[in-house]
Amino acid sequence: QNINSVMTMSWTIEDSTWIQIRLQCKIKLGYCSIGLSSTMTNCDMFAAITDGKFVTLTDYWATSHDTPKSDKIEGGNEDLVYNYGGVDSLGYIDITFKRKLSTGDSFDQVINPDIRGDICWGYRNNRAGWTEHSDYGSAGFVWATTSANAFFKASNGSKEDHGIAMSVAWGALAVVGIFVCRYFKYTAWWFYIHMSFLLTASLITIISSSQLYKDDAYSVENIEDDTNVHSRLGMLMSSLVIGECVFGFLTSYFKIFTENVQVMTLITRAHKIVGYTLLICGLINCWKGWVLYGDNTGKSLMIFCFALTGAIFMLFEAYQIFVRNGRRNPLALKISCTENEVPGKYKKMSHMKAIALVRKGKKLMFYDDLVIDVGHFYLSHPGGSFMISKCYGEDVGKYMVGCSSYGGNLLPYTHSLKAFSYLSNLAIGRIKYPKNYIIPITEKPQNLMIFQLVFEKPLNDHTFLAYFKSDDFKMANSCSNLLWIGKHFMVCYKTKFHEIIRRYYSSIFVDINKWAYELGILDNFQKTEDGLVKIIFKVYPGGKMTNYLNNLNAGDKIIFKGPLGPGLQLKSLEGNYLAFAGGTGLVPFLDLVYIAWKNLPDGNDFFLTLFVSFKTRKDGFALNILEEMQEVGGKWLKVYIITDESKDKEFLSDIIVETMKKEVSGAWICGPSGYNRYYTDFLVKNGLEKRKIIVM
Ligand SMILES: Cc1cc2nc3c(=O)[nH]c(=O)nc-3n(C[C@H](O)[C@H](O)[C@H](O)COP(=O)(O)OP(=O)(O)OC[C@H]3O[C@@H](n4cnc5c(N)ncnc54)[C@H](O)[C@@H]3O)c2cc1C
Repeated sequence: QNINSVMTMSWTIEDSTWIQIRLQCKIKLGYCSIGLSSTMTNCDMFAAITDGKFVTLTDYWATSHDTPKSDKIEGGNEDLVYNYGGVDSLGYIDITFKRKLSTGDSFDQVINPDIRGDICWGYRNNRAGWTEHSDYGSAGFVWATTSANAFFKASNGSKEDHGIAMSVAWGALAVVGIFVCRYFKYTAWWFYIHMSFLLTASLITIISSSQLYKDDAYSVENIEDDTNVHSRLGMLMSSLVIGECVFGFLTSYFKIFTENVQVMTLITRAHKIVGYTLLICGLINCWKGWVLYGDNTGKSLMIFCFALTGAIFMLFEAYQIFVRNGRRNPLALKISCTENEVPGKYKKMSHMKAIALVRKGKKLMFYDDLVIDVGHFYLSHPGGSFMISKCYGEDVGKYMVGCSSYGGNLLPYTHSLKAFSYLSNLAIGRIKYPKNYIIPITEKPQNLMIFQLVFEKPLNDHTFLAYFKSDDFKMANSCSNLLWIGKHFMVCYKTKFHEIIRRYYSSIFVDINKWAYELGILDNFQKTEDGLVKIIFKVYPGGKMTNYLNNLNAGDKIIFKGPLGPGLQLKSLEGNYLAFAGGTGLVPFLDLVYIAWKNLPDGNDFFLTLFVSFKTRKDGFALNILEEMQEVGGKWLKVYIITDESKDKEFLSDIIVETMKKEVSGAWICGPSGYNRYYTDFLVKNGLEKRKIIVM
């Protein structure tokens, strides 16, 4: 077998024990050697060293790319048996020797005839002794017993190419791809970088590895342990990357085209676990590969890569935790109800302007007083793009803090601090608190208003009207601007385990006791001082905020932020409106009915159909007021009170459809998430344009 232009090797398998080898090298001063593995790492070698007169034959064991020591020095035996030859007539090496196929020496590899394996070689011309080779190489090789079984395929640098390709794939592309997905989900570009980089890394892995497997189709007994581990890990990775690409596409498919949150969550988790497994395996295997190949530059680059990857991930993780999630982030401060106002870095906007943009097709949402642009965030939201696309124009604070969820089926989900940190990147504008709604007495910020409970009045077994006052703020005594109707406050407190509980409560101007008195339902009412903030809340078993509120004593303090939210967005008392109130969702409509009663000029074309749902009549509140209002304001108001006991319940759908026969100017829906989604879908299905619906 010609190995290269200098070296030729021929052999005869004499019997089941011995092999005779003839080594011819066009070398007059120097050496030529053959190794029984693909690289010098843990490689059995034989070398013929010539000084021009004599040829010395030695059995070596190489552990690395350093000068190998003889088997004898390593503690083994010299197993090469000189037959004949040495320096030929031209002065070149031509030596024949034999050895056992299996010598039993731990510093010799077994020669398995007719099974595919590797050899490597090296030689040095024109310098005496056992010094560094001037040329070297490796090949897939068979110690064939017949010419039909002969096989020789020089690697021609394919292993080095493989090493470079895999290092680029796993040391650079995969690291960047995973990194952008972990820390830049709020950007428009992360998805494209993630997908293209990781797809490229996967393709490189599959193509480069299969190329090598094709070259190296030899059996396990012919492979060194380290090479075997490297190769099996590579095989595992080649199959995992295919699965990972499938998971990646399925994740995107389920996120974009379905609403199946359970499957989406499962596949996303699988995609994440397999992704990180692949990255770790990839980096380890690149390192192993360079060690096997014995390339110091490759090894150094891998160490640099490990260190850089580790440092960058740690740095960004620390930045995310301590700066973006943590105490130094003004937005997080605001969210966690600690200190300071958000700096004026966002453009000033109004709900009206933002909603007009939504109606023109802009993908905007509100989070408390921020306007956020989610135009590209649909690909990033782990719960699926439908959760974003169905909520344009809504205030999503309720979903973020975990007091509401999409539709009726899903449990509320408290978003992580990391998710909150994205809001500052997605924000494009900030909405000012409406002027004179809350009147400041001191200079304190409205995102951290400390109020104390004055008293609480039960409206039924579980629903209470609570009055709060503050030394720093007063609430306007009456609703002097229609745009104020339906706004809410964020109320928050810190548990003793430092968990921050944030919930939203509709603010209410009208005092329902005074109203009942005005309608003649009550004989008297308890007058309250001016400037109090009122909320109506229902206590839920296990409810974190409502039980906390219910256990407050007069004088106990709690934080309010607001007023927030687009509210009803009613500019004038004109038009035909539908309102759907589920449970305490009735609160914003109480103000509307009261204001219309007090302020509606005669002859104004305003009509409100109010559907109020409670489980039973006992669970309701202000129902007698609404029934009385129906009598008083029959020209502009129709109230349907729907409970499990009411007869209207069965015909409700028909009643709504009937009401929709007259052109509807707008519909408001305010209730639990399942209720909100049900009525939104119902109205859209029955022909009302989505843009006319406001989900509170
Ligand atoms: C814009 C807005 C305005 C709101 N206005 C009011 C208001 O004026 N008055 C008011 O009482 N609430 C209002 N809410 C709801 C309020 O924010 C809380 O979600 C509610 O008070 C429960 O809080 P919690 O911490 O006590 O219960 P959580 O600790 O959040 O929940 C505990 C358990 O209570 C039950 N639960 C919670 N909420 C509901 C629900 N709506 N229906 C059925 N079961 C439930 C569930 O079993 C839940 O597992 C409003 C919400 C929003 C988004």
